[in-house]
Amino acid sequence: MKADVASVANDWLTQQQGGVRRWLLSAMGLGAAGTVLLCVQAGLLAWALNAMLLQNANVRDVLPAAAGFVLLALVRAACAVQARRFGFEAGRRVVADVRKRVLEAFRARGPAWLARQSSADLITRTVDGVDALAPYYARYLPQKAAAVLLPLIVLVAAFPADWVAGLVMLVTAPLVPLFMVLLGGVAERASQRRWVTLLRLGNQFFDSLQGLVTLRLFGAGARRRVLLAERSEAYRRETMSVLRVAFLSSLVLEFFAMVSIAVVAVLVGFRLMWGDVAFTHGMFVLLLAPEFFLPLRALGALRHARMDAVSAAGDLAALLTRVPPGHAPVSTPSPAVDAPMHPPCIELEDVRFEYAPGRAGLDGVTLHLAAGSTTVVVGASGSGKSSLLQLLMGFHAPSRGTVRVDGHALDAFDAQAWCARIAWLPQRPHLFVGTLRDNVRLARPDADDMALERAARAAGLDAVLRDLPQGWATPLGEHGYGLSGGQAQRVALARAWLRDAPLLLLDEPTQHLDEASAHAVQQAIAELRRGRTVVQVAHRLDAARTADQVVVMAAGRVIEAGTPAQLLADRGAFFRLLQNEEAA
Ligand SMILES: Nc1ncnc2c1ncn2[C@@H]1O[C@H](COP(=O)(O)OP(=O)(O)OP(=O)(O)O)[C@@H](O)[C@H]1O
Repeated sequence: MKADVASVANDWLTQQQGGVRRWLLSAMGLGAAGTVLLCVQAGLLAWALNAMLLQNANVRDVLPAAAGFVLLALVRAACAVQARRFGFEAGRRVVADVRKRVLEAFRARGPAWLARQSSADLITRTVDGVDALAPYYARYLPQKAAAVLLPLIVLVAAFPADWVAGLVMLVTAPLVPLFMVLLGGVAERASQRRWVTLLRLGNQFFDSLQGLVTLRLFGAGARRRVLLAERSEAYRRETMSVLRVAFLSSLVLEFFAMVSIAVVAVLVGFRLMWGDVAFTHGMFVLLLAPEFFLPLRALGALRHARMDAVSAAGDLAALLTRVPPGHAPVSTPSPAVDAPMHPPCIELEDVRFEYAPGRAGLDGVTLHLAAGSTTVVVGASGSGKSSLLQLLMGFHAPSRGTVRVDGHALDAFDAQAWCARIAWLPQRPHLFVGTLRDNVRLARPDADDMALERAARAAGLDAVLRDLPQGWATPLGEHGYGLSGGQAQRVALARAWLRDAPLLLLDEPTQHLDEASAHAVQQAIAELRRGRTVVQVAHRLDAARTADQVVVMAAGRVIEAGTPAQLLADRGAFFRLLQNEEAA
């Protein structure tokens, strides 16, 4: 199973090379060119040393060789810098592309899927995980090619000069990759464990930050501290075990490289003494021997880049290739139908969808929402009211039944175009960090100041604005910090006005407001409802009295539907709910 995950991750990493092959090949080509130049440099140096030490040549005789040596060193440095640049460009491109696709995958899976994910997990996977790919493409892959190519070039140069030294290098070279493979499995497992521990630590930390007030008020801070300390300690242990394996493998690599170089040096020394090899050739091979092992040692030092990338790639591959069943949002690549600009007529027929196997959000729901009508949905907590709104937004695909808009199946519309036709007012509107103006303009970024003022007046936000010294420029914090619940709801109402969408979905927008604010917001909503198809989830049943249709839900099903007058006359579930409310 684990091997499967690793091979999926490796395959996925290989697939990502496709778009950056040109950059990787350029980096590898320059690396190879650098090695050829290095061989020439070694030849020049060996010749110059031979001339000066054994043939009493003067400095002027070796000056051209010295100049050539310096020139080649400069060209090699330029090759190395450029190869690095190409490598980094490859890494940058892969990261940018994968990040874009990850965001696209989030969008395609829809808000309902996102809401079930842990924020810390998402951040770690999409920020740290995607970042972990850069060193793999920028440095590891070019170095991997160099570790194969460059020793071959050195061997080709060394063999004609001294075949014995060439043979020693040839025989000892496989020992390095052999030990890398042997230690590789251990290193990869350690790296996987470290990645999982990091995800857990991130989760706990983020969760603790978000629930800081709750933890403090329940006196649970100390316990949480201990838990975080344990997770940090586990992460430290896993990191140390990764480092241990990394150091051990570096040690083994260095040891073999050193022994091989020493063997070459000793052999060259003896053979020079015995006169079996010319000084220039012996010196040439001696200078090349460390360079023979250098790419392999450098590859060993970059192993962690590969391990981090493989660990992150498993998650990314799953995210980018698999869409969880039953959570595909409304989306077709080439939408057959334009989303309507006029108030739509919506029909649900025997609709069922499940959040998870056996956990139905809606079950067997059949409803007719006439164009331009207002439907108020009531029912106990957990009866499926919000699920109905989410289905209409296209965040869930029915596993049974159909949703039709003006006679067309909902999934025939493009998801974005459909959302653009919806104005949504939730229980607690989400306000972003930014100014009040930015937050209202979210509904229509091209809206001018006149349109903003009109929307503010209609939503009752103008009164709020008068009390704020900075007016539209008032900065808001996270979750709308700086405004009360009622004020935030007016911001959301102003957004809905500005949006001017034909379908209005309201999820108990007065739920968390005091009587006075709720009344004011309800009045503004009554205005907003005109000329639109409206579905409003309501706890306060007075909203239902003015509706064209009231729908009563229980356990994901519609148990009653009709005009308020009909339902009151029937003395059924709606009647009982009203009685209960009046009694309370
Ligand atoms: N994200 C989710 N994952 C799993 N089950 C869910 C999820 N959201 C809702 N449910 C389940 O679906 C059913 C309907 O929930 P829904 O939120 O639609 O009810 P509701 O009537 O809007 O409740 P409330 O009035 O409390 O907001 C409930 O049994 C609930 O537990």
